[in-house]
Amino acid sequence: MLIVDDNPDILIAVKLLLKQHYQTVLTTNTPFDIEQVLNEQKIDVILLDMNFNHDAISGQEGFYWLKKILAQDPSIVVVLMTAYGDIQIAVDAIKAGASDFIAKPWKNEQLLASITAAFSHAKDKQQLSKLTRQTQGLNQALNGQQFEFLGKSVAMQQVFDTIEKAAQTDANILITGESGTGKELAAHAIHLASERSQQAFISLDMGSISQSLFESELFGHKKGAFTDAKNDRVGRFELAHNGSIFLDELGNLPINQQATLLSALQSRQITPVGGSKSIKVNIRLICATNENLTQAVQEGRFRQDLLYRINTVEIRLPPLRDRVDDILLLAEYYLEHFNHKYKRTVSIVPEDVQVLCQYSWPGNVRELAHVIERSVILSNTNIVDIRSVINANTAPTLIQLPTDTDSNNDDDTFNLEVVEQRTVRAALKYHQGNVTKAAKSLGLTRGAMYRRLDKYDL
Ligand SMILES: Nc1ncnc2c1ncn2[C@@H]1O[C@H](COP(=O)(O)OP(=O)(O)OP(=O)(O)O)[C@@H](O)[C@H]1O
Repeated sequence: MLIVDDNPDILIAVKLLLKQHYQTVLTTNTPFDIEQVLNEQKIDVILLDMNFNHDAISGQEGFYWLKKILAQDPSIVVVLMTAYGDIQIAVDAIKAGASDFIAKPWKNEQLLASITAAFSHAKDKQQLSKLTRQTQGLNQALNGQQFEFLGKSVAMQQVFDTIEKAAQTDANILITGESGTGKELAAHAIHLASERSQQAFISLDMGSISQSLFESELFGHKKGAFTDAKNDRVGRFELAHNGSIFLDELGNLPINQQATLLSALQSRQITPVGGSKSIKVNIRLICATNENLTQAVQEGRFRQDLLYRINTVEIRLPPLRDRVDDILLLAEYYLEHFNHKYKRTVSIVPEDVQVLCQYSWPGNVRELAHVIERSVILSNTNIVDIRSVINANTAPTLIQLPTDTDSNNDDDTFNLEVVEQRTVRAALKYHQGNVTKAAKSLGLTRGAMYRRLDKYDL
């Protein structure tokens, strides 16, 4: 700690007292030394006199130096001390950020109690600033996007323009578009362009949460709230506090859960399952769906009031076939990415550019990225064989349903991978190629489902 007082007798007396309790007690008779001491040493607490100039009794110097210290290092705790104090000065000192105020002449026990409290306060401040730095670091790591959100078509330029404008506000945003058009990338882009970019971006696939865990997933739970609740759990809404929450596949949310969600969105308050106190949350809401929600409202599958709440701004991502101008840009971007990943140097020949532009890309950019990845992996030369990859391709097979014989388990293999592949195929077939529904019926997230489709080349 550091003691700053222009009276050498006071410096000696306080140092003698505090030396018995604290390892390092520095002293100086002028506040002009403070900056240098702080640059050279780690100081937790400063005991600071308020008047230094001859005849000064207002305490203004103390306030001036207090402000300078906190500006230099906000984690330092300052205790002010003066012989000319009254209650008003004490109140003003605390308001200005001092941790306590001591009147001279001091009582030793009182001074010791105040310094002990100051050290404990300093420890809390340091812990808090460490946690804040850790959280910011974690957010940066989580917010880091693997892919850029690209597009040069007029349609995508309009999308970028809307994102830029909407990101500056706290408006609720609904992103619509077919699967693979980049809704999640768009949600990320909104978050990163907003003032919340240093805070958390928390995403949640609404289609894949089981009914029983819905509230716990969103709002958290208290230990013992239900059989499996072994510990308190923080829900996604609370994790997203001060940041953005991205609710993907909102169209898949069952109607009874829509009411629960609406109520949380209206009040911006949540109560963990098994808890009694509600928690205020400050979140930017971004939702996405590949369903036509207006039609879902007409068919009674989606609440109109929820739709009105979430779609203050709507961003529609056009399918890739409607923005042919983007295809080559994206193909080259992913070619570079996968060349780097697989240590290849393959390129696209001009005839293949035409093939890329004429294909209808039912799986949109996700399919394009997969086609490029496979082409890079499979090509024997330095030229990607887009044509044969498209012919034997991914996306058509995604919607090409397996034949009956595919899912018949004629042999008696119990190899897990074979069984998993058959089951995934059977689920796809049952749900007529709808990946989201198939994933849900298998208890998988869509991400996990896509990984399996990729793994088994389905
Ligand atoms: N404009 C784009 N620029 C670069 N990559 C893109 C773009 N749009 C989509 N992608 C890529 O396509 C893949 C699918 O994107 P994303 O998951 O954002 O789509 P989605 O619309 O959310 O799909 P789904 O509805 O199936 O969840 C990702 O790998 C993403 O990086």
